[in-house]
Amino acid sequence: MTDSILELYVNDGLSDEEIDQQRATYGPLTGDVRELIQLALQTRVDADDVARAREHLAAAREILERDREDGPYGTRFNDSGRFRNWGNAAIGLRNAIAPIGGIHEDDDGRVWTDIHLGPVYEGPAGHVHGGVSALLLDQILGDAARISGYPGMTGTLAIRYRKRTPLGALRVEAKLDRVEGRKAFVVGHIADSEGICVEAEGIFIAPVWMVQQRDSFAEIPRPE
Ligand SMILES: CCCCCCCCCC(=O)SCCNC(=O)CCNC(=O)[C@H](O)C(C)(C)COP(=O)(O)OP(=O)(O)OC[C@H]1O[C@@H](n2cnc3c(N)ncnc32)[C@H](O)[C@@H]1OP(=O)(O)O
Repeated sequence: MTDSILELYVNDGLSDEEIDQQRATYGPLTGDVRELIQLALQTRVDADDVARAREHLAAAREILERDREDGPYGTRFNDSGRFRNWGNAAIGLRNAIAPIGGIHEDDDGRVWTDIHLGPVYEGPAGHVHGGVSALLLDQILGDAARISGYPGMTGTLAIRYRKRTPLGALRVEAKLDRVEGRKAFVVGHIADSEGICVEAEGIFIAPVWMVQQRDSFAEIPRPE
């Protein structure tokens, strides 16, 4: 059976230069919007200034809406095998709510990122929302599975919140534990400067369509 998710895997025929150009054009826009999200939370200017700022935002929206797409970004690739999931809610280059800027992969298969979570990711006062922690762990554990050669969809993500996670600087890391058939078991955690705040174990399952896709590539595609 063909899975409908495959319809959102599209070769859009861009050259590498065009992809680089898009990255240079839209990446900074995402950064600006990310700063605006935080400003909407933190600004203390008065109603007149808010009204004036909103007029500028309306003008910006009018420009950006002149040529736009509808629907999700999906996963796009080109003939040289560059994959983009720029809409991804955890790491997408064009997604202003995505908290992760980039990930590191060590030779031993460990995947990690150092991030700084600002006030827009708040749950309990001054601390990270538990759902945001789950978002981070889902992404990094999934990346650890993929980088180890076993990409899959999250089947189960078990999370233990060991202590409150403060907003600010955090390390998120994960590593493949074992593989059983189509299931990759991955462990990971989020830590602050004083130690582990959240632990997770994920089971990432390669659906049959993904195994078939995987077998058609010399290497597991690394999204950018
Ligand atoms: C190429 C790049 C791909 C990038 C992917 C990015 C993912 C990013 C991370 C995500 O956010 S994924 C989104 C959240 N996850 C989902 O939406 C997954 C929805 N669920 C599914 O699509 C299917 O249920 C799933 C692929 C997980 C499993 O369907 P299958 O039809 O392949 O499973 P099947 O019933 O054949 O069972 C295969 C094995 O997995 C086990 N299993 C099935 N569902 C499970 C589950 N949910 N948790 C744990 N184990 C599970 C099942 O018992 C069995 O074990 P055994 O082989 O030992 O018998």
